[in-house]
Amino acid sequence: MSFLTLDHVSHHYFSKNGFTKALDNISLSVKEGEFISLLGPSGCGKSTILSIIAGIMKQTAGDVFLQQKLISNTDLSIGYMLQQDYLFPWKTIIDNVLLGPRIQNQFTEETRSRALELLDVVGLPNVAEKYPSALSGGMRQRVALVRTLINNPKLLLLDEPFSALDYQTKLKLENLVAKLFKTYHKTAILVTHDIGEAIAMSDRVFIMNANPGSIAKVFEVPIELRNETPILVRKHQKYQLLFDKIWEELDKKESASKVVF
Ligand SMILES: Nc1ncnc2c1ncn2[C@@H]1O[C@H](COP(=O)(O)OP(=O)(O)OP(=O)(O)O)[C@@H](O)[C@H]1O
Repeated sequence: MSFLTLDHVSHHYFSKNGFTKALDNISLSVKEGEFISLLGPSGCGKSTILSIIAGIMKQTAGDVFLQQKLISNTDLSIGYMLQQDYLFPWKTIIDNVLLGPRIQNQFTEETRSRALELLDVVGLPNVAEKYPSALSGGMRQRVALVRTLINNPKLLLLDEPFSALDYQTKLKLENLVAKLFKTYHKTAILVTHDIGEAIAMSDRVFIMNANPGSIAKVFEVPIELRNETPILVRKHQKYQLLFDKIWEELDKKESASKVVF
C-alpha cells in the first residue's frame, strides 16, 4: 500500500517575472520505509515537489496523500532538512534541537532525553551545551538531522542536505543517515544533484524533465546495492552500470536544454 501518493500534481508560479509552469501532472507513490531520490536538471521542480509535500505550498492542481489522508500544512509527521543547517547562533545545540517541540508545546523531560540520545547516536555526545560556532559544518548538519528527527517524523524530506559539505564528510553523513533511516524504518525523499549519492542511498531513483517538471524515468536500485553502505556501494560493478545509465539519461536532458561543455 502506498504511504505517500502524489496524484496528478501540477504547479504554476505567478511572480513579477511572469508565469512559470513548474510541475506538470506528477504522479508517484512511495511505500512505507522506502527511500527515493529525485534527480534532474536545475529548475525541474525538485524543491517545489518537496515544498508541496511538506505543506508549505499548495499545489495548483492534484492531490497529495500521506497514509491516505490529504496533507495539511500542520502535519508534524513530516520532517524537512535543507542544505543550510539554519541553527540559531545564540542558542546552544540542545536549545536549537528542542526549539520545535517547545514552539509546538510538546516539550517534556522525555523529549530532552531523546534529544541527548539522538545527539549520541549521530556521534555528538558532548555538544549539547556548546554553541553552533564551535562546531564544524558536518557536525552542524548532524545537529540539523537530530532537530529533524526529534519530532519522530514518519516522512523525511531531504533537500540537498549534504551538498555544502566536503566529499569525505558527505560520504560519512550519507552512511550515517542511511543506517539511521534503515534502523528507524523511515520513509524519505532526497533531492540531490549527485548521481552517486542518489544510488547509494535510495531504493528508487526518479529522473525528472524540466520546463515543465515531470517524471521522465524511474530506476530501481538493485537489491545487492541496497544492502551495502553508501561507501562500499560505490565499489560495486552494478553501481557503475546504474551510474552510467542515469548519467546517459541526464545527459540527454542537458543536451536538450542546449548546455554544451
Ligand atoms: N517562488 C517562485 N516564484 C516563481 N518561480 C519560481 C519560484 N520558485 C521556483 N520557481 C521556478 O519554478 C521552477 C522549479 O523550481 P525549483 O526550485 O522547484 O527547481 P529545482 O529542480 O529544485 O531547482 P535546483 O535544482 O536549481 O534547486 C523553476 O523554473 C524556478 O525558476
